[in-house]
Amino acid sequence: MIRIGHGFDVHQLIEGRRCIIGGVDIPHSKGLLGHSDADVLLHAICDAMLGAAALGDIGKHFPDTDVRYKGIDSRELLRHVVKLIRAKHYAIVNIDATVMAQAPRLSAHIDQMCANIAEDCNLLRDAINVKATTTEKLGFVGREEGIAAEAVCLLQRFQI
Ligand SMILES: Nc1ccn([C@@H]2O[C@H](COP(=O)(O)O)[C@@H](O)[C@H]2O)c(=O)n1
Ligand SMILES: C[C@@]1(CO)OP(=O)(O)OP(=O)(O)OC[C@H]1O
Repeated sequence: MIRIGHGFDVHQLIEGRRCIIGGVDIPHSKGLLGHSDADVLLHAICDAMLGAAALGDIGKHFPDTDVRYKGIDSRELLRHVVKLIRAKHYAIVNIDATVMAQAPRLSAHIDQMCANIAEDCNLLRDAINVKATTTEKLGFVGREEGIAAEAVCLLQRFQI
C-alpha cells in the first residue's frame, strides 16, 4: 500500500532571528519567527509525512506551548517524525518540496538542505527534492514579510 501526504507552513520574517531552512543557517538580514527554530521547510515536510500516515500534524505532536520545543532544532522534530512513521510500518519513498521566498536566494543552499533531509530520514539523496521560487513580489512572500513551504511525501507500507 502506498499513501501520499501534503504539508504547508508559513513563518514570519523579522530582524534579530536566524534564517534556518532545511537545517541550513542562511545568511540574511532577517530570520524566521517561531517557537522552535522556525524551519519552515522541515515543518512542511513533517506535516506531509504525518499526513500520509494519518498521524495528525506537527502542532499535535510538538505543541508550541511546550517549553521542551522552545528554540528546538527542527531536525530533531523531523527525526522524531521519521520514528513515528516507522513505528506504523511505513517507509518513505520520496519527498518533494517547494520553498516560497522572495529573499534570500536559496539555490546555493538547496544541495545541503537535501543532504540534511536525506540524512535525517535515512534515505538516499535521490529520494529528496527541494525547489525554491519567489512569488514575483506578490503577497506576503513577495513583500518579504514571511516565507512559506509546501511538501508532499509518499509512504509505502513494509511487510512485517
Ligand atoms: N528564494 C529563491 C527563489 C528562487 N530561486 C531560484 O530562482 C529561480 C527562479 O525563481 P522564480 O521565482 O522566477 O520562479 C527558481 O527556479 C530558483 O531556482 C532561489 O534560488 N531562491
Ligand atoms: C514546531 C512548533 C513547536 O515548537 O512551533 P513553531 O516553531 O512555532 O512552528 P509551527 O510551524 O507553528 O509548528 C508547530 C509548533 O508546535
